[in-house]
Amino acid sequence: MASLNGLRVSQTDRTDPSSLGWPIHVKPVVQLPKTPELISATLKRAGRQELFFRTCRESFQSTSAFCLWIIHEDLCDEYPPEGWGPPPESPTPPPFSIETISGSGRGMVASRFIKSGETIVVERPIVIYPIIYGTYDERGVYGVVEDLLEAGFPALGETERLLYLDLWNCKTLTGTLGNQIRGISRMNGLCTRFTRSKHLPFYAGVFPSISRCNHSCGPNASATFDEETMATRLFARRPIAPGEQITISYIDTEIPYAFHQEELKTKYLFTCPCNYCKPTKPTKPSRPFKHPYWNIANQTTNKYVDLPAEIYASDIRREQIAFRMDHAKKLWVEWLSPSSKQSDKDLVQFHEDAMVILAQEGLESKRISHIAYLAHVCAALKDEGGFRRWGSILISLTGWPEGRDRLEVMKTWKDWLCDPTISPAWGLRLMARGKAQNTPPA
Ligand SMILES: C[S@@+](CC[C@H](N)C(=O)[O-])C[C@H]1O[C@@H](n2cnc3c(N)ncnc32)[C@H](O)[C@@H]1O
Repeated sequence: MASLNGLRVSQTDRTDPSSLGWPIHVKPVVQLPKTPELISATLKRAGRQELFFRTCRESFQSTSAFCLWIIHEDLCDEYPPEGWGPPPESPTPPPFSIETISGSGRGMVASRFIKSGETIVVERPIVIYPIIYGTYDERGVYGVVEDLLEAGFPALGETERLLYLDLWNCKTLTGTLGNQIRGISRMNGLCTRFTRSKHLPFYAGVFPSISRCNHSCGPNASATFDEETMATRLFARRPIAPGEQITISYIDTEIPYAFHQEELKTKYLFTCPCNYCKPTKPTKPSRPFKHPYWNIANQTTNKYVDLPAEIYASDIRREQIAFRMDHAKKLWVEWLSPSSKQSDKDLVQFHEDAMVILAQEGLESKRISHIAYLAHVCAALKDEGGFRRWGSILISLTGWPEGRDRLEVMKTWKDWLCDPTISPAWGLRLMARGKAQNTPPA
């Protein structure tokens, strides 16, 4: 039994938000060990310490490889050694071009209007390496990764080699690394998680165009890797205007300004000048927030930009954003208790305000759980139309889990939309109200 806000909840209780499944309840993932020693210990425990290089080809007949994969032994038997098939389709002509961006090298720029959710590009990595190598650069422990990168590089096709060597490498310029191949991999790696590893699923992929995306603390695009097709899809998180730069986030965007600047400086050697870090006009929500949880966020807009005040206000908003899912759980459990004091409107307001504040901070990617909660609120009230409306929006969004989970999760939601009465929250609020009415006054 757990206690939430004084209410006792059994783990098998249907009111427990973990029974709602994705995206409210997300399967726990293996965490990246914090130090090189812990990483070594994890690999030792697994009895799988060896690293190899593997070439990925479209078919056994292909003469050159499209990707060089520095792979831990525990994954060697899990994925096909060769024969990945042709790459998945990508929009043609591409809705972007690679252009010089003042102060940040080159970047990806929209060449036409891109709709929210639209796929911008789907592409395969040229190099994949274990993320531990990007994090800890002690040659003694992980030098082997670097040697494998160099040894395997000639097996790539000529086009891939040229595309790779053309990528950004600011580390060599500072003298921290002496080798172009290694420097490029560290600067340009994007998360490519291989979920079939029970020990260390963390890898980074270097991509010909997606790695050109510059960072923003309120990114307008996201990238998701699909280990089944070995390809990453870049898609828009909100509408992108022609000429606008297409950006992703390199870091956790919920941490305060000072910390994220420090992280970007240490890992990527730049200070972020994006509009969310240095607003040129006061950041205004599209409407005032009504739910008490978000009240503090109302006190933040002036007529003129006072930069320290704006940064402070944004830090507060991001802190609230960081804790919002814990609060959402408490509200849900309370709302489903027979003694609930919360109106349906209050609960809906919390989630609607959350979506407004997320848009204000440019963090639209985090809306997905609120949309799912709103669907479940409708289910709990047996509002079939509402459940289908929010559920369809959820299905049309593009931030779905990676890999094999995707099909399973999508099927579950599609089944619920066909028959909302089998969804986990169906009628729960009405049941709680019924219980409340039948309970004699104390
Ligand atoms: C993965 S690369 C991005 C593409 C790169 N700009 C290029 O020319 O190929 C990452 C590097 O781009 C630069 N960069 C990315 N986002 C930036 C930003 N918002 N402001 C300044 N520089 C940025 C930094 O030098 C960073 O180390």
